[in-house]
Amino acid sequence: MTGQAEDTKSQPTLLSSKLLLQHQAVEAALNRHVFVWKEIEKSQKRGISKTPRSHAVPVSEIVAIHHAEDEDHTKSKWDQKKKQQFSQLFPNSFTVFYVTRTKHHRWRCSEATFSCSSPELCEQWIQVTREQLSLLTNRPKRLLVYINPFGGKKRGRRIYEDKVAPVFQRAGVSADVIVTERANHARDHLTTEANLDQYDGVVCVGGDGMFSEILHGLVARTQNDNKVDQNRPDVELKPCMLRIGIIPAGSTDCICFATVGTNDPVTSALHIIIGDSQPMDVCSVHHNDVFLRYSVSLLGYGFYGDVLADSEKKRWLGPARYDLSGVKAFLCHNHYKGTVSFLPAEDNLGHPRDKLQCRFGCSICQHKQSSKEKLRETADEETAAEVSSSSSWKVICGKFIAINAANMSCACPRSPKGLSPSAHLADGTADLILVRKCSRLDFFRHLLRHTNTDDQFDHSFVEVHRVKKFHFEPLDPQPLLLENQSELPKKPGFCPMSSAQTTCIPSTAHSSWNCDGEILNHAAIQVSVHCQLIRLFARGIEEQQRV
Ligand SMILES: Nc1ncnc2c1ncn2[C@@H]1O[C@H](COP(=O)(O)OP(=O)(O)OP(=O)(O)O)[C@@H](O)[C@H]1O
Repeated sequence: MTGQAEDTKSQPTLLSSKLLLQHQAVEAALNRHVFVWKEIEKSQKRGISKTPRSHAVPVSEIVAIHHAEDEDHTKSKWDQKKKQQFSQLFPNSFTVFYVTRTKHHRWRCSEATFSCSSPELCEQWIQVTREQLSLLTNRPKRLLVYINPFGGKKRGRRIYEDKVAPVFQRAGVSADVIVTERANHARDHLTTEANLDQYDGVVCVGGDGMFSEILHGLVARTQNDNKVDQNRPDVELKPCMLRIGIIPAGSTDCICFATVGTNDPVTSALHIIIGDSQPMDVCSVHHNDVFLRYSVSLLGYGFYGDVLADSEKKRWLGPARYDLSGVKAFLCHNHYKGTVSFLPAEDNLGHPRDKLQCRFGCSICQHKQSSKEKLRETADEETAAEVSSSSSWKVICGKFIAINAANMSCACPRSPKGLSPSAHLADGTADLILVRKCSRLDFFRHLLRHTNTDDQFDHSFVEVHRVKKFHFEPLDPQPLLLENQSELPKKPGFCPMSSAQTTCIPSTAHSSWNCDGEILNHAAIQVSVHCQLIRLFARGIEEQQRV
């Protein structure tokens, strides 16, 4: 429970009265920011007197307030019966539903039922609290929901119906639901058909692939409506007005994890209901002035591209395919020649090796947001963008095992720190990680550090830069096997020794780009980070869990 009772002193009290909470007399008060109640009679247990407890719920975290006797579809029959008995015993009762924090960043919807001395007082509490809630204009009233029935363990529809829809209903949020019938159904519907004016947000029920569909649909629609040509790599894209909610129901839910701190459908639903807003950067990827895709998490060439390309052939294996392809790519140990050129970010945006992690209320992202707002007010953005890109491009040629651009930490349950632990969600930059040719053992050490607390950038063959744009041009017609071939297992057919025909992962002229889990068709790409192009119904990971 959050302890903000002191706020009550500075705010005018809107309501204050003695109420009864589960047979316990309480003094309750509501002001603009907080709803507090505290015991007014010390409870005695076996002769020991206890200090009266007090509770404070920020109004912004109240989900709903209802008459206690109102039907509640979220409850089991047993709980409904108990509730009915209580309201028969205490007829003038109301229930407050509010957010509580549990372990591992999970949120739950708790409730407290209060009994009043008269029906008028009960009505007054409900009305005044609802008035306060109606002042919170960031809360969505109507949502467009897309469910991927085949994502993850194919439980998207059940997850939505059992865990999310009842909480939306309780909070008075209405939803138009579309169960997708094919891949790209949601993207196409958003781009061309959906009447977006009537919604306050778009929600996807699925994994990262489903989120990517919503992202592409919404960004394309916004650019089309504003006559912005997505094919121009240097164009200033228009930010999307509608926020996106993610109900995790896929086999990979990294975006949800990185922005909420957990993959839990009820937690995500509560972030949507209270109208949280997390701005996010989006990378646009082009090849020869033709738009390819958008990315919000990882663009990976070499190792992560090879893993994805191989895993696509093993979809029948389910999520285990990523582990198998990961081991294969590691044993094959390919490296690729190429030229990376990049435009470094300004110094005040920190460095990827800073210990400062992007968390709820991140000062760097907030500073970026306020300076963006100022720019919007004072100058047109294209001029501003030109002014701010005064730093010069840098060029690096070499042989790389992996080239990764992390737009966020890419933390997930397996790698709690992620690929770039201090990458920011909304600072207009990406962390470009170059892993040069090294021995297999060294690469193993580097990979291992993604799962523990050691610094994965602290190797002579790894360099990391915070960038606003980058280009990659492959040089080598054939991927090479690394030196140290003596390290390779000598079992015939198990791993390659020299020629392309014996490699574990069949060699092509280049590696592929893994763009948020999708393979790109081109190795030569131009990437630009678009600062705070979208907003999610999330708040970033909370540092201190206030349990
Ligand atoms: N009705 C549908 N039928 C088939 N594919 C769909 C449907 N709806 C969405 N998709 C596609 O399914 C893909 C995977 O979806 P999603 O990300 O929700 O699940 P996932 O299990 O995490 O994915 P992955 O298999 O990539 O790990 C998405 O790229 C999406 O375009």
